[in-house]
Amino acid sequence: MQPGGASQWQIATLGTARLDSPLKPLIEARERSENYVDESDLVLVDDVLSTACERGVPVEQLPGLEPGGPRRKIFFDPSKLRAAIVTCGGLCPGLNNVVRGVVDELWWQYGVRRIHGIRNGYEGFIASYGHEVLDLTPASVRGIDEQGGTVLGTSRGQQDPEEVVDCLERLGIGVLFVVGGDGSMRGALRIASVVAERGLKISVVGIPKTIDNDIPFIDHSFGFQTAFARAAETIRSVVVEARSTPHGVGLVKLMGRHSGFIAAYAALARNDADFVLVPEVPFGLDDDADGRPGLLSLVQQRVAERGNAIVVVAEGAGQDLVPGEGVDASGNAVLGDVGRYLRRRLLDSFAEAGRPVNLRYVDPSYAIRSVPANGYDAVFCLRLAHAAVHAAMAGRTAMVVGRWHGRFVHVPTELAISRRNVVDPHGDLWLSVLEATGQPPRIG
Ligand SMILES: Nc1ncnc2c1ncn2[C@@H]1O[C@H](COP(=O)(O)OP(=O)(O)O)[C@@H](O)[C@H]1O
Ligand SMILES: O=P(O)(O)OC[C@H]1O[C@](O)(COP(=O)(O)O)[C@@H](O)[C@@H]1O
Repeated sequence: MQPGGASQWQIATLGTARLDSPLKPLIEARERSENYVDESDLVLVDDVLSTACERGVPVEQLPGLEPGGPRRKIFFDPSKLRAAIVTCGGLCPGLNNVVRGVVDELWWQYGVRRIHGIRNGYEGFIASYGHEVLDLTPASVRGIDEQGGTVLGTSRGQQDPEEVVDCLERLGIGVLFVVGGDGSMRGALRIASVVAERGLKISVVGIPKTIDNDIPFIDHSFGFQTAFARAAETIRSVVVEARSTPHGVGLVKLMGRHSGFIAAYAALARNDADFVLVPEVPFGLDDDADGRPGLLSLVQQRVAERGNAIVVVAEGAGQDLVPGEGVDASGNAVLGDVGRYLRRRLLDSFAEAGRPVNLRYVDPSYAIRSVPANGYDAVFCLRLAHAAVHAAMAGRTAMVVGRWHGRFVHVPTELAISRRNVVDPHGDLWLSVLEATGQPPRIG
């Protein structure tokens, strides 16, 4: 299906691409491949599609996502282009893979020789912070993908987009790659708006980073698989602890501010958890008025029946039970510590019931997000980097690269930040969690 009509989500371009792409042989090879899709084919946004179909909206008027990949015509002259890359927000496995992938692709495939690394997130654009701008080459980024974190540094905190664009103008940047989460993408969109207001030809392309997997139009975000595999290792240690002691209870708190994907996948990966608590599914600690058991009695029951119990909680779960702790530098809510709270309440409940318990509590958050990307994520990061470079060279802007139903796509930044990817409490992932744990659909 090829919707041809104008959509509210069309990808912005800087103008007509006029130069022949240096990737001509690669493009011809792609065109000969079996699953080639023409760059003008649009990938339908299927959840929009189903809603629209229900309402009888003609397919031609539906929004679509442009496929990623190299274009026959490019907008920027590689011999004159200056590109920059910045990493913002929290760490995520694979950031260095993306940086290296972007630099290598610009240098080797397009022949761009002036590539800059902006230090410490958006701060690096602001003169008063005094961060130097790095020159990046394939030699300088070789091997960085073997390290976790980001060699460019990262930060949180609001910066003035006008000042960022002043800096881009001063440095003569034509293409800016922003690697970051939803906050960073909001920042990137504001930068792109200022660029447009000033009538500049600067492409702003986002490579979405979210360890929580909460950005839509990406089947799984980069680093997510590494993160939940590492989280599963922690669950494994806690299971060993809990099973090696009488009346053992293992409690693991994992990242996931709004979306419980890491908790759900890590729990399924080990298949040892008895209870998984995520932000999307409210739970109660105490039995409710109808006698439906709450978490505290369910854990006691499980220990009585099986000798031990394992609880995996996402940090954003049960936030109605713990007071928040204000906001961070970027304005994100700092959540109350649900892990420590549950630990205390579980210990008290066993004591009140006169039952013995040995509780082990682990919060491995920073140990998880600082590891290097695994093989799968390394491949994914590289391919996202390639897609981002192709999009930018073709003059696309105010967009992020994604992978939607098995295809690399260009997603307008506005669409990417318009909603959050969450675990659907009625979807099959959550049903698998209920099946694997045996926990009741409603707790308390
Ligand atoms: N609404 C916003 N508008 C403009 N910039 C923002 C906005 N939210 C966050 N940012 C910028 O993006 C950067 C990273 O955002 P943050 O929320 O900390 O992480 P993430 O990108 O991982 O969500 C911050 O330095 C901040 O300057
Ligand atoms: O401790 P920090 O640096 O504030 O970051 C913690 C937060 O980052 C997150 O991992 C979100 O990061 P993402 O943008 O990568 O999804 C949350 O789960 C967590 O609350």
